[in-house]
Amino acid sequence: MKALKYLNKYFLKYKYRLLIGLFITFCSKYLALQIPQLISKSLDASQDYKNGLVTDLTVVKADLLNNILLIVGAALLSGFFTFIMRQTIIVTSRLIEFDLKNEIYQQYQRLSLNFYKKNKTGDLMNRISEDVSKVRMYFGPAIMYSMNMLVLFIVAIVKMYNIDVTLTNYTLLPLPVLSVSIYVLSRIINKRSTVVQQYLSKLTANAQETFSGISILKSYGIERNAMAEFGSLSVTAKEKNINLFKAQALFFPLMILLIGLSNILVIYIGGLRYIAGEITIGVIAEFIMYVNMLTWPVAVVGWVTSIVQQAEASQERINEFLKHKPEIKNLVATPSQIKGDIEFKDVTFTYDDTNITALKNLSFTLKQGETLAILGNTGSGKSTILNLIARLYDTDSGEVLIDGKNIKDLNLDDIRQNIGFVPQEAFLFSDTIKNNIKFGDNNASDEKIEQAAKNAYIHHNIIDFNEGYNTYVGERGVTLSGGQKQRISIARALIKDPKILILDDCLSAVDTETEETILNNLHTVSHNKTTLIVSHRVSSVKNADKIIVIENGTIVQQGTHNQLVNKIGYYKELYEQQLLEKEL
Ligand SMILES: Nc1ncnc2c1ncn2[C@@H]1O[C@H](COP(=O)(O)OP(=O)(O)OP(=O)(O)O)[C@@H](O)[C@H]1O
Repeated sequence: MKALKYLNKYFLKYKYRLLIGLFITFCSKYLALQIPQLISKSLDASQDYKNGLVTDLTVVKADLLNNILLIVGAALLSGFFTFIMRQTIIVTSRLIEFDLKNEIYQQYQRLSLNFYKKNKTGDLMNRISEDVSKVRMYFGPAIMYSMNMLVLFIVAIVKMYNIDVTLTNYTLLPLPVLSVSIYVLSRIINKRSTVVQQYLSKLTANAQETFSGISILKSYGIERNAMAEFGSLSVTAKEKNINLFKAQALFFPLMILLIGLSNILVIYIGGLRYIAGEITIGVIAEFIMYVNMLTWPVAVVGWVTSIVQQAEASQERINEFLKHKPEIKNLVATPSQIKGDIEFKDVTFTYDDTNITALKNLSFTLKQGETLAILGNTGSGKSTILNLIARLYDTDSGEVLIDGKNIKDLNLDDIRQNIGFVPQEAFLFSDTIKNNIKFGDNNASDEKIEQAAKNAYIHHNIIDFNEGYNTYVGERGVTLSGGQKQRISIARALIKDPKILILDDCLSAVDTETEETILNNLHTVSHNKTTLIVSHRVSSVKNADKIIVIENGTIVQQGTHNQLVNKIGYYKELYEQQLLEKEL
């Protein structure tokens, strides 16, 4: 129950609803427990008449009718209270489910990029859906049936002891055996549930990855391999589930056996005490009814225990993420004005998941409004530089400075607000083109959206679609070409009117002429913005104020186009090679 302690705050939040639920449960069960007593009275009245203790039949009949009316009344009222009890407690569990989902989602949003690199999307989704559902069962049915059982037990046992202590002791004799068996079984269920949830996550993650990469799977014709992998995972998951079910299936027979034992004891011991004249026949009937009324709640103990065990396992998985501290924290609450000067001072950075040192003692400066172009072979560390400017990661040693201040001493929201980041792989949400561009500025007018699209040289493509800017893209909509996606994602960055514009090899999918047009547009609209552009093409970088060439995380060449084009090295080679390709 350690993991579930985390949820106590929700009990506090909804304490009044839960207390009302408890009170209603008490009313419902108290009324239901009047019925055996009324039946007992009726039986005894009939027997008294038969034995000649009462002679007036009309009095007996009136007594019986009165009891019947009371039984019907108690049953109806108890049913009504049971209905209200379900409404109160199950609704509370839904409210808590809503709160918990939001809490996890907010935590996901706070966590750093590294967290997403280390955890699979399917697993993240599973914890916010499957695991939360399991926890909801703890707040809903588990709490409701526990309250039910507790009230029924207390009220029934008090009534039973009031009638006959010896008979009650014998009736309750199987209870300790029941508790021990429940304890042992629940431990087994807990262990097996954890494994089942882990496999469910693995299955979701596998399916999610397959669907995301379906085009690759199909083009390589390896659907069979994917199916085999999923199949083998499913088989193991099925076996683990069956294992869990075997343990759960033991509960009911065990409960029925022990309750049956109680019934036999009531009949045998009750019979002996009746013969001895210590109790009436009505009491035996009343006890049999109590025992049978307790059957369901006792049987439910097993089910509730397994719900609680599963919720415990799920909450443990949820807590694992909730307790995760974001690696990148906003340490400054006050707003920061960003101008756009950038400096790297002896920066070294290692990705902790792969242990790859992507940048080694890297230094450069860039004044506000200048353009820096970054070139280098694949894997040399270009994107890492850009990620550090957006503070998606923090440096291991050295400093990244913006406007002369360490980036950690600036308000993180303001830094990100002032950066227009166009990543290497354009990502569009399943929404209209307009909303995808507006993502950069939620209040942008249609004119502003169009202007951003014009600057990104995509406006003419958009208006060619039947629905224009209202065309749906992404999973539910039209499929755009790689170049079109890249240009929409440039428009999204431009509409922010950022102080720092970061273009991470985002023109790779457009032809050189389109690239030229976009760069010219950018030159006009972003002359006052600090721009960082990563590219593999000399044509994209030749007009930059500064060019740096990166190799294995260090700068091997730097200067302007004119300076570098005549120096032996990577830049000159690249220039000559691309010039040759153009001539051919
Ligand atoms: N998220 C990550 N986790 C672990 N290692 C990473 C991560 N991103 C990049 N790396 C590693 O860091 C090194 C530098 O990568 P980076 O993406 O900065 O290179 P790049 O120059 O931008 O490459 P490309 O031109 O192919 O985009 C590479 O060896 C890469 O494998």
